[in-house]
Amino acid sequence: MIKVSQLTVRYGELKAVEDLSLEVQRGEILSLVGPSGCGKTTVVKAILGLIPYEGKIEIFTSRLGYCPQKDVLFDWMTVYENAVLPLVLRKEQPPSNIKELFERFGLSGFEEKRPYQLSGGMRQKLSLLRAVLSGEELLVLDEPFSSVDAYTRKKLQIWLSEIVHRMKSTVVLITHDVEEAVFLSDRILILSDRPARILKEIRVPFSKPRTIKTFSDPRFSEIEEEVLETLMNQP
Ligand SMILES: Nc1ncnc2c1ncn2[C@@H]1O[C@H](COP(=O)(O)OP(=O)(O)OP(=O)(O)O)[C@@H](O)[C@H]1O
Repeated sequence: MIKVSQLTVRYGELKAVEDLSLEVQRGEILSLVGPSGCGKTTVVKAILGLIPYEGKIEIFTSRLGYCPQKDVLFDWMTVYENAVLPLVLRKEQPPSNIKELFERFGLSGFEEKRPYQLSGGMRQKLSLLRAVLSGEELLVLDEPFSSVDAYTRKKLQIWLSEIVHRMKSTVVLITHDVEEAVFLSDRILILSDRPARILKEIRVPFSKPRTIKTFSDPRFSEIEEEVLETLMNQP
């Protein structure tokens, strides 16, 4: 679904990403984890074509949705208008299953409310719904659950695993949360300090969709430990 070859990104003198190559297969959930400021968002912005870069990036779909790190919800619009904004901008009609999507995202009945009237978890779901309406085939999610409490975060992780499994989406996920990466991913790429390079790739063998039981699989903590060790022992 995505092929990145020898990606290098500079912001003036600062090299944020160096010679990074990766592939994402159709239906795969790939996480990028790495130290703060190492260049994760930069990789994603290059994939989305938002910044100039050296190297080659190929994306084999146009149905792409992006959920940025900081939600961009507009309080002067209703929840419904916020969700369908990408469609309005492209002069497209909402899909015929829009009502069902609102239900699946737990937003049914809130269509006419404003974003400030929603809980943190519902705001996250609204941002994800907007991304899905923009294109559910490839979802690029940058720290999608960064601003909710630990319990809501777990609930959202289980919900996300179920929903992307049902939509057969390919997902690129950026997260600081190692447990979240292990829970949601098929594969984790651990990035080095800036400039971001791939230190290690770890495959996560659990069946999908993941459930609350996944957290207590004995292999879960082994994989989590391997990711943490790689992050902490990097040169
Ligand atoms: N527009 C920009 N101009 C100059 N420097 C930038 C710009 N955007 C990012 N940087 C720098 O590039 C480096 C990588 O930033 P990036 O946001 O990609 O890191 P990150 O790994 O996503 O960080 P975090 O985990 O904290 O979100 C950082 O040092 C950052 O300060």
